[in-house]
Amino acid sequence: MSPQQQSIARFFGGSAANVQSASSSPAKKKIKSEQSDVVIASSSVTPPPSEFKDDTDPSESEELITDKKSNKVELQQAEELINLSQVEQVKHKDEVLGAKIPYAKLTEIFDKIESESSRLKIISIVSQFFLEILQQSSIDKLVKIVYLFINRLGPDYEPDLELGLGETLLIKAISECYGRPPSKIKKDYQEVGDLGSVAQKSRSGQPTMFKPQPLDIDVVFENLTNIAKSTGKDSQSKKINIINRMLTACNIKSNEAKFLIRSLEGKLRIGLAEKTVLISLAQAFLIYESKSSKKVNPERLTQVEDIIREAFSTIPNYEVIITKAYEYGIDNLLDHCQLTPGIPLKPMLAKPTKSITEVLDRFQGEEFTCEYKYDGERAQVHLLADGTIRIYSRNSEDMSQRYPDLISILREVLNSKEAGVSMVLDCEAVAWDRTNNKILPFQVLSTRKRKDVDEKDIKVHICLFAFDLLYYNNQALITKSLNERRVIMKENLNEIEGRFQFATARNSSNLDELQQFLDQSVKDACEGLMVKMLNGKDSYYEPSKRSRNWLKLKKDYLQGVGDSLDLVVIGGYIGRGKRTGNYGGFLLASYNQDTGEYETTCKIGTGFSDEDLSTIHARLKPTEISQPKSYYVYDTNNSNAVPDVWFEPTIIFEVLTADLSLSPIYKAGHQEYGKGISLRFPRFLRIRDDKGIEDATSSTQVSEFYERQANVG
Ligand SMILES: Nc1ncnc2c1ncn2[C@@H]1O[C@H](COP(=O)(O)OP(=O)(O)OP(=O)(O)O)[C@@H](O)[C@H]1O
Ligand SMILES: [Mg+2]
Ligand SMILES: [Mg+2]
Repeated sequence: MSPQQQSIARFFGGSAANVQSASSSPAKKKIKSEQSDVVIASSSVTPPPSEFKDDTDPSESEELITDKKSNKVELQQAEELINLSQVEQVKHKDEVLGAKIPYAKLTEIFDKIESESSRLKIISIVSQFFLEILQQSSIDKLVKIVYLFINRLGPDYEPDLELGLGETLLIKAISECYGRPPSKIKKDYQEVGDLGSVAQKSRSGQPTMFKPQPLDIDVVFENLTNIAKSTGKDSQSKKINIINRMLTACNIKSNEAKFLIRSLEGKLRIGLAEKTVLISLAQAFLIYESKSSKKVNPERLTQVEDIIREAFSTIPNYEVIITKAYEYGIDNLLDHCQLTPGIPLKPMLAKPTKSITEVLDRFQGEEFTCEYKYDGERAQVHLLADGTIRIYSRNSEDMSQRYPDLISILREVLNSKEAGVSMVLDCEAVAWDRTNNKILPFQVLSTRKRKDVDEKDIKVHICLFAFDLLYYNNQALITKSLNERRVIMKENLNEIEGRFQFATARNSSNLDELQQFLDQSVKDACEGLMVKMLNGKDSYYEPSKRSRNWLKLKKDYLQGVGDSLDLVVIGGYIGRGKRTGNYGGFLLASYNQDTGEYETTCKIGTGFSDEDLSTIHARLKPTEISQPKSYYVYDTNNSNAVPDVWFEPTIIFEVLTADLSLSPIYKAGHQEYGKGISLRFPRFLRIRDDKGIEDATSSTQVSEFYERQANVG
C-alpha cells in the first residue's frame, strides 16, 4: 500500500486493510432480492453471525466516532494528506480511484454544518471537504457528494432524479426496519419534529445480529437513485426494501440514519443552499490549483466563483463542470462549457420596474428595444443536429411530451432547413384562439393537460412567440448583441401566423411612444412590455441572471410594487362559513437562498374563487404534515402567524400586493432588518406550476421590492 493510500485510509477513518480490499476487490455488488435491486458494500468474507454483537464494536467506534480530540487529529491528518497528495498526486492517481468514502464521513460534515451558523465557516467546512476529495482525484465521488449536498441525484433536466418521499412511507420503513410500531414512530415524530432524528433514535436502541458492511458514498448514491427511479405497482415495497437495507447498515455511532432519512425526504435542512455549495466548489478548486491553502486572494476567488457560476448557468450539470474544471483548469473551464443543444441553459430573467420613467432613467443614453411581454409559459426550444426537437421549461424540465403540437409547429417552421442545423431559441408559448386569430389569457393555457397529451385531443392551441436566438448552426450566439441575434433569427426562420411568430418589438426612447406601445400590448392581450438593452456587451444574453439589462413593465402592477410575487404555501387555516370544508386562508413564505429556509411573509385569504379553493384543497390536503418543517421560519409566539395546519412545501402562489411593510410577526428578510417584511392586502392570482419551490421569490427580492418602494415613496 502506498503512503498515499495509507494516509487516505487514516483520514477517512478506515483501516489500511479496508482501502487495500477496496482496490483489490470490486467496490460493490448488486444483491438481487425478489423485490429490489439493493446495492450494499461487499466484502469477500462475510462474518458469520455467530453471536449477538451490537454496533459498539471498539474498532468501529475508533473508525467513525468523532469527538473534539479526534477532530484535532483529523485536521492534522488532513494537512498531511494535502501535503502528500501534492507530491504524489499524479503518481498514485489510479491507485486511489477505488478508495471508498464512508457515508459516515459525509454525515459528520452535515452535522458540523447544521450546528454552525456562520456562512463563511460553513463555506470553509464544505470547501475543505471538497478539496480533500479533489486531492485524491476522486472526481466521480466529488460529483456524487455535491449532488448529495443539494439533495439531487443528477441535473435538473434529467427526469425522475428527485427524492421527496412522503412521511407515511418513511415511517413504515423505519418501523419495519427497527421493529418499532408505526404509532410509536409517529408519536416520537410529533415530539421531535424531525423524522431523521426519530430514525436515529430508533437505530440506537437496536442491537444488530452482526455487523453490516458500512455504507459508502457510491452505495448510498446508487441506492437513492434506484429509489428515485422506481415506479410502477411494486415500487412502494421496492423502495421500502432498499431503505430497510440501508437503515440496517447505518452505523449506530454516526448520524447516518438521521441524514439518510432527511435525504429521502428531499431536504437535508442543515442550512445549506445550492448557492453556498457552488461557492465552496469554487474555493476548493482555487486552493487545489494554487496548491496552497494558506492564502486565498479574494479577488481571484471572486473571479473563480464567477467562472464556475457562469459555466453552471450554461451547462447546469455538476458532472460536466467538475470534470472539465479538473481536466482543463478553472481558467479554461468556460471554453469547455459552451452552450450545447440538448442541454437546457438557465434562462435570463428580468428586473421589475414601476414606471416608464424608471425605465427611461435606467437606459438613459443607451439604445434599447421594447417587446410585447406575452403571458404564457417560457419555452426554450432546442433543435439538435440529428433533427430531434426538445422543449424545456423555465425550470429546465423537458416539456416535449406536454407540447406535441408545438413540436409539429416547429417541424413546419424548420421544414425548409437543411439537415444538420442545430439551434436554441428562447420563446413564450401562448394560448391562441384559431377562430378569431388572437392571444388567449394565461388562464386558458393553464387548463391544458400536463401529462399524457395526445395531439389529436388538444383543444387549447398554442402560438409560439420567439424573442431570442441563442445558438445557431454550431455557434453559440450569447456573446453577440441582441440586435445581431435578432437579425440572425429573422434571417433564418419564417413566421407562420398563429403558430410561430416573432415577438412584436419597437425600438424607441420617446416617452409618449412607449406609453402608447404599452397600452397597445395590453389591448393585444399581453401583460405589458419587456425592455431590453439592444447593443454592445450589456445586451449579451446572461444565462440565469436576473439582469438590469432586461426590465419588465407590467401594466397591471404599476399601481403596486411593480410585479407580482411567487410565494411558497407552507400553512393553511381551516375554512369557515362559505369556505367550510376547504382551507379559508394560507400562510405564505419567501425562499432564503443563503440559508435554504422558508421565511413567512403573509397570510392570504383574498382573490380565490370557490373553484380555486376546492382545487387547492384537493392538492394540499395530502401534503399536510403534523409538524412545521425545521426550515420554516415563523413567529412561534404569535398565534396570528401560526396556521391551523402545516404543509410540505409543494405549491407556489402568484400573488399581488398593494405594498410592503415591516412587521413584527413575519420573517422575510428578518436577519437584515430585525423585523420581517410583510405583504399588505395580498391577493391570490394563480398557482405557478412552472416554478419549482426554490424558484419562489427570494427573501432578497422581497427586500429589494421593499427598498425600492422606500426610495420612491
Ligand atoms: N418578449 C419577451 N422577452 C422575454 N421574456 C418574455 C417575453 N414575453 C414574455 N416573456 C416571459 O416573461 C417572463 C418574465 O416575467 P414574469 O414576471 O412573467 O416572470 P416570472 O416567471 O413570474 O418571474 P421571473 O421574473 O422570476 O421569471 C419570462 O420568463 C418569459 O417567460
Ligand atoms: Mg409570465
Ligand atoms: Mg412573475
